[in-house]
Amino acid sequence: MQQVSQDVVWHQCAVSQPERNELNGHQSVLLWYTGLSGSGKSTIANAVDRKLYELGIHSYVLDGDNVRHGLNGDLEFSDQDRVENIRRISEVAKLMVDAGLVVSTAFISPFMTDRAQAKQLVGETRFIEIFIDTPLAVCEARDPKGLYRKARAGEIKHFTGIDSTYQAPIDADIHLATEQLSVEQCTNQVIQTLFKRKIITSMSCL
Ligand SMILES: Nc1ncnc2c1ncn2[C@@H]1O[C@H](COP(=O)(O)OS(=O)(=O)O)[C@@H](OP(=O)(O)O)[C@H]1O
Ligand SMILES: Nc1ncnc2c1ncn2[C@@H]1O[C@H](COP(=O)(O)OP(=O)(O)O)[C@@H](O)[C@H]1O
Repeated sequence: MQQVSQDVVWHQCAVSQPERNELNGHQSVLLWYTGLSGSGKSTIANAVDRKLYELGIHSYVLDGDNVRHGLNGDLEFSDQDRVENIRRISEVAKLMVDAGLVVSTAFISPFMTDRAQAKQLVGETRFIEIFIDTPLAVCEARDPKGLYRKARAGEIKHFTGIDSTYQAPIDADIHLATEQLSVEQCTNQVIQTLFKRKIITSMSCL
């Protein structure tokens, strides 16, 4: 995205991110969930968020369907609109990480370059990519919102995995194969990674 106005000057915030982290008693980080529709992004992100809440961690989940009702309500599902969707979400997530939160984003985010840009924006050490690896056939069998059925019937165009691309991560920080793992096992893996990386200092929620 090209910045249009040249007459804006960056204003340094009075309270720094490390100061906010110290006040909260935990680090702030972006948990970037990616996967097909119906793969389990929202389910796992919310289960992790509930555990973080139990631990007294300041956190928030940005979810695809919800953000598309408001901030990104003007965007559709062309490749171009998906790129803009992820760009805006990345910027919002960066602000929330700056504010000291453990932020989870649950978006299909189908393109590798957009996910790489989110990582660059937030900073490598504050970005954890979580691949919700669920085969298309399993997502389609789950079809929690009936969208695959509509897409197969031609009622929805540009549906991810059917007539729109999904580029799977090749080196995600956390790889969750939901065919083999329960929601609880997936959730525990995320919490354990946060503990190992010293984002959180307790796993008493497990
Ligand atoms: N054409 C098409 N393709 C994919 N998904 C569709 C489409 N139309 C509507 N939906 C619903 O929108 C949710 C995906 O929105 P995202 O913002 O996560 O998509 S993207 O990251 O911009 O690709 C997605 O939510 P999840 O099922 O939670 O992934 C769907 O409910
Ligand atoms: N191991 C698992 N992890 C996550 N979801 C699972 C798992 N097993 C079954 N499911 C089910 O799959 C569906 C995933 O839906 P959802 O979380 O909305 O996916 P997404 O946000 O990726 O579209 C839910 O109905 C959930 O109960």
